[in-house]
Amino acid sequence: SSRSLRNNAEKFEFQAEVSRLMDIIINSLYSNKDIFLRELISNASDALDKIRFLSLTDKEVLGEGDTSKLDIQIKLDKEKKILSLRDRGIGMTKEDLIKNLGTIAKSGTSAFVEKMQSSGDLNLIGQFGVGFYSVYLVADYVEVISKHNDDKQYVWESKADGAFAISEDTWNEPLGRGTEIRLHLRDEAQEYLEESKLKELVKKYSEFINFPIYIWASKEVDDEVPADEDESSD
Ligand SMILES: COC(=O)c1c(O)cc(O)c(Cl)c1CCC(=O)Nc1cc(O)c(OC)cc1O
Repeated sequence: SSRSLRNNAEKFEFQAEVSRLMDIIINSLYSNKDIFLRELISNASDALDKIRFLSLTDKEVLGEGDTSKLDIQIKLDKEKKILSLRDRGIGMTKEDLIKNLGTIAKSGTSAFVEKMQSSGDLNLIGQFGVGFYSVYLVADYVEVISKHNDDKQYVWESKADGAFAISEDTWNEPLGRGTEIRLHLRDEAQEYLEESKLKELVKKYSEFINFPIYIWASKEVDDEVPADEDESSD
């Protein structure tokens, strides 16, 4: 997309292994792009498991009202061509965003990436905690908005061009707690804004997920009747 990263954001370089992985994903001829949704649902479920486990010993971590509802919300915005997936899991601090989405921490990942490149098979990308990067199969610009109990809300953004940026989030709706992944879909990935397609995929990938998943489709905006035009039928 033609967007540039926010100008007052703090800019970072991806660790070399992550850049390599992203290039493999973007240039891969791997055709089953649906797996990005499996990976995002899985990550959201893991984050929800983490906060639910913590809440067993400390009820406070759940907060009250909405933040105590442990669910996953998928929003389809056909006008803006954005698919977003939001969970009220444990969320990430600024440091978590830099570490979790900017580096590959686990050993053996490079060998795994080599194997994935030679086989061209991305299906196992969920191993080693790198499933997130599969979003670049369908998106050219990704925002990750996250709020952890121990920090403020931040926005991480990247076009997978070697850099990512992090800003304190002063413009999006407060999440309360959790993470929202906003995918600005590529032109060839518009099918992921179709409700029917998403319902089918969620059914397929949520068999072992212990949290409710809701799909919201933004209503089609019918052509606005210009204010000055007389709506009354003659
Ligand atoms: C805590 O996880 C999240 O907030 C989260 C989410 O709720 C939904 C998502 O789609 C994603 Cl991608 C995340 C971040 C998941 C993640 O990258 N976790 C992670 C990655 C690491 O490399 C790591 O290394 C120690 C630890 C992690 O938790």
